[in-house]
Amino acid sequence: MLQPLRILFRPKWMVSRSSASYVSRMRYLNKIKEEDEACRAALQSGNIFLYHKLAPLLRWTDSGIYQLPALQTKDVEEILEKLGEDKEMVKESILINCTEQNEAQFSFDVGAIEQAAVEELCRGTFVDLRKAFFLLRGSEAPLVARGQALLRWHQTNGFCSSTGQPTQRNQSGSQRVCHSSGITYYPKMSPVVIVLVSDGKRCLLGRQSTFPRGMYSALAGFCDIGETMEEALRREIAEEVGLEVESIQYSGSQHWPFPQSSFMVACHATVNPNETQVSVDKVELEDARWFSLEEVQEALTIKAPPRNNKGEPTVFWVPPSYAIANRLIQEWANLQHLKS
Ligand SMILES: NC(=O)C1=CN([C@@H]2O[C@H](COP(=O)(O)OP(=O)(O)OC[C@H]3O[C@@H](n4cnc5c(N)ncnc54)[C@H](OP(=O)(O)O)[C@@H]3O)[C@@H](O)[C@H]2O)C=CC1
Ligand SMILES: [Mg+2]
Repeated sequence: MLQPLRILFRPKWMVSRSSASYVSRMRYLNKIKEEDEACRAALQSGNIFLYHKLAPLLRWTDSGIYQLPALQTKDVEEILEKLGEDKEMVKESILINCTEQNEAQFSFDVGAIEQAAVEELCRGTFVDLRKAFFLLRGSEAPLVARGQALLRWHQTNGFCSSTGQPTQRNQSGSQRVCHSSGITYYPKMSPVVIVLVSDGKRCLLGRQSTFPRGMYSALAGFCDIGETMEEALRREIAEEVGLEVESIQYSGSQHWPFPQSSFMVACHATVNPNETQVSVDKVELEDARWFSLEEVQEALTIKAPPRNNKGEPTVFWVPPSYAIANRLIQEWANLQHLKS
């Protein structure tokens, strides 16, 4: 029997922010998303995060950490002019969010401009997003992922799939329209269900052949069109490891930018402890097996796995803390502790 969904934790934003300031911020954000004039005005006083071919600009700070530098619009215009480019290009910035002080935040890809020249002027380095995820802290990683996802979406949705005509964006970049067919396109995420299966004592983790050596994660799969999340979850577990899920509990969700935008819905699930024989679909997974609490606890302590002389990890480890898989595994381990 499927159990009703239950929120296992309360995200920080649900408890720490006063509702009045949150509501006014969301209404302001919606206004600049929808109204071109308001968005243009917001860009004048907003913050811009720079990307080069979708790699975000990071800056090493005096306090010994990497930061996502927020540039002012006039700074970006100055950089463009110094490099002999049209400063009006800055208007192509895409709205991604706004700060608690209602300052709009944008992403802008400098594209074909020489990378080293921009890096020198900005005192920063363009870093691949996967690496940036490791280097950034707190809310900066999801912010930079969102900025990249929106830029990528615009770069790959320049034409209407019905007429083949160019599509035009609104000022904020929240949509693109084909004026020939009248179709409006919105940025998309693919829904994915990710699940930590338990038999009450052990948890089931799997690995794809493309994962770094030794890394096992919770099982995941894309939802088919027309499926509920629960149906997708049960189907994926049946397909990938040949097990039938008995109960499901919702844990949380995450936007995952790799390789393209997915909306990860994370759940815990249980199987009958008398029916735990795994039969792995070798097309999807290289391996899947049950892990004990002790093994999982050990893996959770590993921040950077030890590596052999080829640079390959030599132990069992799990995805880093920014991945929702890590949180599922952590939650499961905590729950086992409470039970014992
Ligand atoms: N944040 C986290 O903690 C984690 C995130 N993930 C993410 O979850 C996602 C799904 O996991 P995965 O196990 O690979 O998924 P699946 O088990 O569904 O396997 C991937 C299959 O789905 C196909 N596919 C690719 N994109 C789509 C799409 N948009 N819609 C439908 N089918 C698609 C692939 O086809 P093809 O043959 O063309 O490749 C492939 O056959 C991955 O993007 C992965 O990065 C996974 C684990 C942890
Ligand atoms: Mg899968």
